[in-house]
This record gives sequence, structure tokens and C-alpha cells, in this order.
Amino acid sequence: MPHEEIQLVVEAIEADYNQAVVALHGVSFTVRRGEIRALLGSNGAGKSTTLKAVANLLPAERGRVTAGAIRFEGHNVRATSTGDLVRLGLVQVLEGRHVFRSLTVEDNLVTGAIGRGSGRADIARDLDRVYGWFPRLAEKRRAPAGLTSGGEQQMLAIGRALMARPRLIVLDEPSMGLAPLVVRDIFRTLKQLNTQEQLSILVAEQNSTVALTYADTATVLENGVVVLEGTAAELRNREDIKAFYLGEGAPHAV
Ligand SMILES: Nc1ncnc2c1ncn2[C@@H]1O[C@H](COP(=O)(O)OP(=O)(O)OP(=O)(O)O)[C@@H](O)[C@H]1O
Repeated sequence: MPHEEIQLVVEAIEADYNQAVVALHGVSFTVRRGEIRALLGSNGAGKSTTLKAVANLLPAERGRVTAGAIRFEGHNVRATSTGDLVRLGLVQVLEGRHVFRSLTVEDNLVTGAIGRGSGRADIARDLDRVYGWFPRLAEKRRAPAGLTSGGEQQMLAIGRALMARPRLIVLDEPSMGLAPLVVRDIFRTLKQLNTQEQLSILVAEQNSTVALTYADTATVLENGVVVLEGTAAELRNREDIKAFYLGEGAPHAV
């Protein structure tokens, strides 16, 4: 595989919080251009910490990367602010969605374009594009975001990220708290964005079944260490994985 196709390199990173709790002990993986990589693992495995490290968001939580390297398209992530990473095309959608509840859906989307320096016409075109991907957001464009459903808020968080014109989006648990059909719709749209716009995706999920359905590759974390890595197809066929690593019970449990 040619080197230039590797978009994100995470190399042997270690991270801690409050200079005390060590959350990652040498995590490594890559994301190729146009790839969907799932980051799997049970509660506390280190998924969120890894994603925050990739977006250089750990300092905001008294966390830090203490060793290793992270490079996005050749840029040293540890030395680049989150805002600059967004401008470079690496955009994160955080766990819990974090929409501005009192702003309308459309105003929330427009905030995603801040910092890009775009004019009104560009923003209007990108809004149309997001509404094309998520028609439910178009229907709710004038509604306060806080009054929309959980699924719509997740779509809004993704739509807001798309307004920044990302080349790689980083998503933390997009399925959390959502009904299975809504989760399926969201993952289908992500897959279409991936195939039609060559958008690379790094997604942390506890729902390994849905993640392995849509991802190309997966990395499984346990206690801050990579315990398994492979193509999603390989991992889908390993019945033992859910029982051993993902806290989803024995393989034959109902
Ligand atoms: N802000 C924080 N301050 C201190 N310790 C933290 C903080 N956030 C996470 N940790 C610790 O770091 C470790 C990894 O947690 P992390 O949230 O990355 O796991 P996770 O795989 O994303 O789990 P979850 O699915 O529950 O979010 C855990 O031991 C957790 O307690």
C-alpha cells in the first residue's frame, strides 16, 4: 500500500489523566484514505481517550499524551490545536452529541462552518448538501435543537462536522441511546458519505455488531492496550471476540 494513502498514523501512544490515571499503554493503528476503522472495546477500554488524543482534546480534560506520535496527513497532531486540525480536515463528533440546544437546527449547522472563512453562498451550498444527506434535518431546520429527537441530534452533530468539510471524521459512540433502526440509518448514511465522498471515518463503538457491519477494519482495545486488529470481515466471524473483549456476554447467550 503506498505510503501516501495513510492519512492518520497513531503510533505507540500513551496517555494519562491528572498525571495519575494511565489510560493508554502504547496504542497503534492507522486510517487509510477512504477507510472506515472501528475502535471497539468495553467500558473504560480507552476508546474515548484515543479519539480525544487524535483530536488533541485531552488537555481540556487534564489529560495528556505522554509518549508516542500521532500524524494526520503528515502534521504532528500533538503540536496542533483542535481548531487547526479542523481547518486541516480532521473533525471530531464527540460522545453525547453536544448540540446547542437553544439554537435552531440550521444555526447549529452554521456553527460548523465557523473558522472556515466561507461566504454565505458557500455556507448555503453546504447546508443543502447536509440536508441532502439528512433529510430529517431539513424538515426540522427551524426547530430548536433541544426539541429534536436523540437520533436527530446525532444526525445534527454529524451534519455540523460535515459543514467543516472534513476529510477524516472521528465519531465517539454514535449509536449510544438510539433505537436500532435509527442507528442503522445513521451508519448507512456514514457509509454512503464514505463511498461517495471518500470521507475517512474513525468510529468508537460499544455496539460491535453494527460497527463491524459498516467498517472496513477494526481495532479492539482492552485496558488501554490493542488486543486485536483485523478486517471487519475477519472479526465478524470470530464469535469469541464479543465474549472476551467487548463485554457482550458469552457467544451463545440470548
Ligand atoms: N476525564 C477523565 N479523568 C480521569 N480518568 C479518566 C477520564 N476519562 C477517562 N478516564 C479513565 O481512562 C480510562 C479509559 O477511559 P475511556 O473513556 O477512554 O474508555 P472508553 O473505552 O471510551 O469507555 P466508555 O465507552 O465507557 O467511554 C478509564 O480507566 C477511565 O476511568
